[in-house]
Amino acid sequence: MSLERFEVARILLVDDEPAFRLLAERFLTQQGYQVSSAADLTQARQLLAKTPFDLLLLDLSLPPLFDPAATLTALPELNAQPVIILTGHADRELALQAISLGAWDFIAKPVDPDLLAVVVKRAISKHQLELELTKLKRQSSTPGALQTLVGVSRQMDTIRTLIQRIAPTEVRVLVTGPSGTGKEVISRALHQLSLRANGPFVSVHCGAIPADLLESELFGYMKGAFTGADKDRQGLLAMANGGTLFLDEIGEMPLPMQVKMLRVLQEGTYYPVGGREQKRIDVRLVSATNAVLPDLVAQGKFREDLYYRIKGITLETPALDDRREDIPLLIQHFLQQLAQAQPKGGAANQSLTLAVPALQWFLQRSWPGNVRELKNTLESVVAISQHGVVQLSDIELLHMDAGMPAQSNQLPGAAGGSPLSAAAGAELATGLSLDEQVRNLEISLLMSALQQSQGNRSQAARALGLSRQGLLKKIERYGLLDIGQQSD
Ligand SMILES: Nc1ncnc2c1ncn2[C@@H]1O[C@H](COP(=O)(O)OP(=O)(O)OP(=O)(O)O)[C@@H](O)[C@H]1O
Repeated sequence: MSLERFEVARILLVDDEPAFRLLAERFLTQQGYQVSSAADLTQARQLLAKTPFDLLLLDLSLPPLFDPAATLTALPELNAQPVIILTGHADRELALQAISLGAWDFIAKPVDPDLLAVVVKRAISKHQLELELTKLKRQSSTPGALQTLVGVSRQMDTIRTLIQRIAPTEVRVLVTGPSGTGKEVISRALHQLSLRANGPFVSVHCGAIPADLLESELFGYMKGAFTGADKDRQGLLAMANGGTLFLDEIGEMPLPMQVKMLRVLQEGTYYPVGGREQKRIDVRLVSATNAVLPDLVAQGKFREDLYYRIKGITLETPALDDRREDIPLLIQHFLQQLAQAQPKGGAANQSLTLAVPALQWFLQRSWPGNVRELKNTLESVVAISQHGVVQLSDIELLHMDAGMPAQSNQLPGAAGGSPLSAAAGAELATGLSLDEQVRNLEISLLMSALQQSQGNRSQAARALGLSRQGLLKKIERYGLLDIGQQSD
C-alpha cells in the first residue's frame, strides 16, 4: 500500500527558530505535505486540539525553559501521532530517553534534508497504515455482530445502521416491538459492537422474577438479610459491572423496584439488601419491552421519570408481517442453524431443505408470533421430516390448516423434480395481493432451484431458463445471497 493512496499528510513543526521553521516548512511543502508550525508547546497544543496531524516534528529546546528534559516530559501526551525529535543536542542519552517515551525517531540539527525526507515519509506511512488497519478491523468486526440479525427489509437495514451508530456510545437504548421480533438479538448486537464488548452482557427478565425476589436478585444481599441468606451474594447489577445490563420486559417491573432502579440510574449507586455499604456500578443500560410504555405511564403502572431515564434512543422492531421480505432469508438462516445442530453420528451436517409447496406454505402464512414463531414452526417440522426434506405432508401432520390452497401446488415431482413444475398448480391464496403471490412464487422457485443445484448458480439459472446475470439480480433483490454462495 503506497502513501499516494492517502490524503495529503499533515505535519506539525514545533521549533522556536523562525528561520528554521521557514526553511523546513518550505522543504516539506515541496515534498507534498501540508505543514503547520508552532513556536512553543502551548501553540502546538492549541493546534493539536483543533486538527489531527499525521506527524509532529518537535525541537527539544523550547521556550520558556529551553530545557530538553522538560520538553521530553510532554512526550507521552503528544503520542497520538508519531513524533520525530529535532535537536541541536546530539546527545545519545537524550535520544534513547525520547525513544523510550514513545518518540518514533530522532534527527540531529543541522538537519540533513534527504534524511529528513526519508524519516518523515516512513513515519507518516506507518501512522496512516495504522489508521487504515484500525478502520479495517472495525469494519470487519461490524458485520460479524450484525450477522445474527438476519433480514433484507428496509426496516432491518435502518436498525442495523442505527445499531452501528449507537453501539460505540454510552447512550441508553430502549428496544420496543411485538414479542419475538428480535429485541434481545438487537440488544446483544449493541453490546457486541460497543466499547464494553469484552465486559459481561447480563440479561434480566423483569417479568419472570417474582416481585419479592427481584431486588435481591438485582442488588444482591448480605448474610442474614433475610431467612435463608446464609452468606453474602452478589447481585446481577454487580455481575454486569463494566458491561451491559439488559432489562427485558421492563414494563413488568414492579413499581417499588422502579423507584430503586431510578436511583441506580441517577446516582450510579445502590445498597445490597441488608447492606450498609454503598456500591458503585458502571453499566450501560439497554431495556426492552413489548408494551407501549407511555400507555403504562398514563395508567400509573410505570414511572414517568424512569421512562425518560431509560428511553435514550428508542429502536422499534416491526412485526414480521410488516416486513415479509425477510421471511425467505430467515428460513434459510434457521435451516442452516438446524443443519449444523444435527446430532453427531446420525445424519450429521446433512443439508435441510423445504420442498416447494412447504416453502410456499411458510411464505404465504401470517406470523403473529413473529420470528420466534417462524423459527419454532420450522424446528418442529424439520424434527418430523425425513431425509432432510420438509414436505407439505409433514407440515400437515402438525398444522391442520396446511393443506388447502398450497396443497394443490404439490404436483408430482414438485419437491424433487423441476422447480418450474410447482408453478403449474399455483392458486390464489386468500389475503395476499397478486404481486405478493407472484413474488412468493418467484422466491420459492429460486430457492428450490438453488437447493437442487446445491448452490451452483449457473446450473440453477439454466433450470429456471434465466441468464446467470438475471438470476444473480433476483437473488440479490430477494436477499437470497446465502443460498447461492457455496459453489458456482
Ligand atoms: N432478525 C433476526 N435474525 C435472526 N434471528 C432472529 C431475528 N429476530 C428474532 N430472531 C430469533 O427469534 C427468536 C426470538 O427473538 P428475541 O428473543 O430476540 O425476540 P424478542 O423480541 O426479544 O422477544 P420477547 O419480547 O418475547 O422477549 C430468537 O430465537 C432469535 O434468535
